[in-house]
Amino acid sequence: MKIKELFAQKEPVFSFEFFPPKTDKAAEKLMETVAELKGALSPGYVSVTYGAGGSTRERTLECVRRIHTELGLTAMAHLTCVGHTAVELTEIVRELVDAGVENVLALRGDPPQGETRFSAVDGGFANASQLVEHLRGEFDLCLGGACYPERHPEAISLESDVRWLKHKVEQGVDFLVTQLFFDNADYFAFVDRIRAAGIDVPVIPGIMPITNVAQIERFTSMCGARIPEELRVRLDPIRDDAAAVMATGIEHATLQCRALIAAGAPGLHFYTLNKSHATRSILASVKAL
Ligand SMILES: NC(=O)C1=CN([C@@H]2O[C@H](COP(=O)(O)OP(=O)(O)OC[C@H]3O[C@@H](n4cnc5c(N)ncnc54)[C@H](O)[C@@H]3O)[C@@H](O)[C@H]2O)C=CC1
Ligand SMILES: Nc1nc(=O)c2c([nH]1)NC[C@@H]1CN(c3ccc(C(=O)N[C@@H](CCC(=O)O)C(=O)O)cc3)CN21
Repeated sequence: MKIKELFAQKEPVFSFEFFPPKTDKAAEKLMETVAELKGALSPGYVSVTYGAGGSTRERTLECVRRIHTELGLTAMAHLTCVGHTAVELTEIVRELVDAGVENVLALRGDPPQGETRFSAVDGGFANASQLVEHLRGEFDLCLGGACYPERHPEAISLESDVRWLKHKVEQGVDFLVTQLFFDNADYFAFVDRIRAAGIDVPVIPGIMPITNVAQIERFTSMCGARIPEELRVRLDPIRDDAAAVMATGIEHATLQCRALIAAGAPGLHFYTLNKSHATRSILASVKAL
């Protein structure tokens, strides 16, 4: 099923993101986790991120195919331009399409570790727009794209980020998933801004429940998301108390999700980091509304 058809149904679409397992054993464990989430929460779709290189990339594709074929769930593969030529990207997507997968999240990708600037390979792409344009020309796929309520860290200004986003959507993006954010005001202001610019595809809030303070600090400083002062003040004194952090993270994300759905957000996309507890707890309470 194409994910854009789910958004046309008007009910909020709940989706879960996983990263590729590193070993065969972890792959089996992940399939069990996804099967459990399927039973408990019947997600609209499940997505698997694309690794930085080598064997983890094979695992992404394998995992997406298995989620589609063995679990019968709508699946989306993330794909990045990092280190690939256009020809390679076509070959990868051909395999997915042959397996029946109909959804791809078309990303530029992060610069490799240790590098601060993204550089395209010869015969490859410099940004997600070029990947979208390429895939649109070759396949009948539903394409997702990433967007940044607090702007992309490399963007020169809010305005230029919105302009490039508009260009990307015009190349054929069917829906957008946001970078994680912790203050809904950032999401609402962003949606207003891009609607005013004429971008009219669904914009799905990306939610990451905080479960570990050091990890979220590391990740947010890399990706340019802000932890609001009130939340920081609550987390700081409990940072070494795992259970208290989990409870606070779940409480914050639950309030965020309830308010987003109440305001008419088209769905919620959970960055699960392959752990299901927080997402299950949040979604159970959102669904009970
Ligand atoms: N690995 C994964 O599964 C995921 C990765 N990401 C990350 O999101 C980040 C960027 O990916 P995308 O949003 O897909 O990139 P993008 O290509 O849409 O945007 C990246 C930056 O380049 C600018 N830009 C876009 N098109 C441009 C153009 N034609 N000329 C000049 N500047 C342009 C944008 O304003 C933005 O600042 C990466 O850091 C990516 O890895 C996000 C979600 C999941
Ligand atoms: N710039 C960027 N790159 C991404 O890969 C990315 C985004 N943004 N935003 C959306 C999701 C969120 N992603 C994330 C978010 C957090 C971690 C993280 O904190 N990872 C842990 C290790 C997790 C583990 O192995 O258990 C870390 O400590 O870095 C990783 C990927 C992947 N996606």
